[in-house]
Amino acid sequence: MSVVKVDRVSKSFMRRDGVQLEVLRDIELDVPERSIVALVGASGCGKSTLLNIVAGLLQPDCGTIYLNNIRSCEFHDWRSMTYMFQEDRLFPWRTAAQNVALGLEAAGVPRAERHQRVSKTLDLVGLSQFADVYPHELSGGMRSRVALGRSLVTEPSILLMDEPFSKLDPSIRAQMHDEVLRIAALKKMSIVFVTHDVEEAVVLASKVVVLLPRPGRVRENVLIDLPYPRNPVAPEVVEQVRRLRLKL
Ligand SMILES: Nc1ncnc2c1ncn2[C@@H]1O[C@H](COP(=O)(O)OP(=O)(O)OP(=O)(O)O)[C@@H](O)[C@H]1O
Repeated sequence: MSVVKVDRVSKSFMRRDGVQLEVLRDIELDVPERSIVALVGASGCGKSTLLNIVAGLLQPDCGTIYLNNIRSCEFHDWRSMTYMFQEDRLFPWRTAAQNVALGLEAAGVPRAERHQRVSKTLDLVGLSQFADVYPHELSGGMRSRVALGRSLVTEPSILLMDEPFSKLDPSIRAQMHDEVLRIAALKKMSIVFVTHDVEEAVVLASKVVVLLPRPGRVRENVLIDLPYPRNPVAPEVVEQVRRLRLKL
C-alpha cells in the first residue's frame, strides 16, 4: 500500500513582478508503506514546495494527493503525519519536555498521559536526562533530537522532513541518521525527506527521487537496494552516491 501518492501534481507561483513561475510540472511520487523516500535535486527545483503540498500546507494547481489511499481533501487523520523543519523551531521558554509535549497539548491529551508519552519519547530520542533543560542549554545535536521527539510524540505513521540535519556537524548528523533509521523501523513509519546531501539520501533512503529544475519534474526514481545500516565509506555506498551525483 502507498502511504503517500502524488498524482500528476503541478504548481506555479505568481511572482511579485506579475510573472508566473512554474515550479512543479506533472509530478508523480509513490511512497510505499514503511519506506524512506528522499527528494533530491538542484536548489530551487521545488523539493520543499512538493513536501509542503504533501503536508497540505500548499494547494497544488492541479493533480491529486492521496494519503493512505484517501484523497487529501477527504483525509482527516492529519495527526498521523508530522513535519520536521530545517530549523529546529524550539520554543526557548519551554524545556525539552515541554517542547516535545506541544503536539499532545494541541491534541488535548490529558496531563498524566501527556507526561507519560513525553517521557517515553525523550527516552526514544536519548534525552531522558535532559527533560528539564532549556534549548539554549542544549547542543545542536540535542536540539535536533528534541525537534525529532516533538515530531514523534504523536506517533505519526508518516514523517516529513525538510533538510532536518543540514545544520549539524557531520558526526552528529551521522548519529541522527542512525536514530532515524532505528526509530523508523521500531515505529513502522514511512518517511519522506528533502536533502541536498546525496550521501544522506543514499544512507537513509530506500528510494531517491531525482528532480530536475525549472520546472521541477521527476527525472528518475532510483531504488537503493542496500542493506541497513549503510556505512558512507563502504564501496557500494560510495558507488551509489557517485552514480546519483551524475544524475543531478
Ligand atoms: N510562496 C512562494 N512564492 C513565490 N515563489 C516561491 C514561493 N515558494 C517557493 N517559490 C519559488 O519556487 C521555487 C522552488 O522553491 P523550493 O523552495 O520548493 O525549492 P527547493 O528545491 O526546495 O530549493 P532549495 O533546495 O534551495 O531549498 C523557487 O524558485 C522559489 O523561489
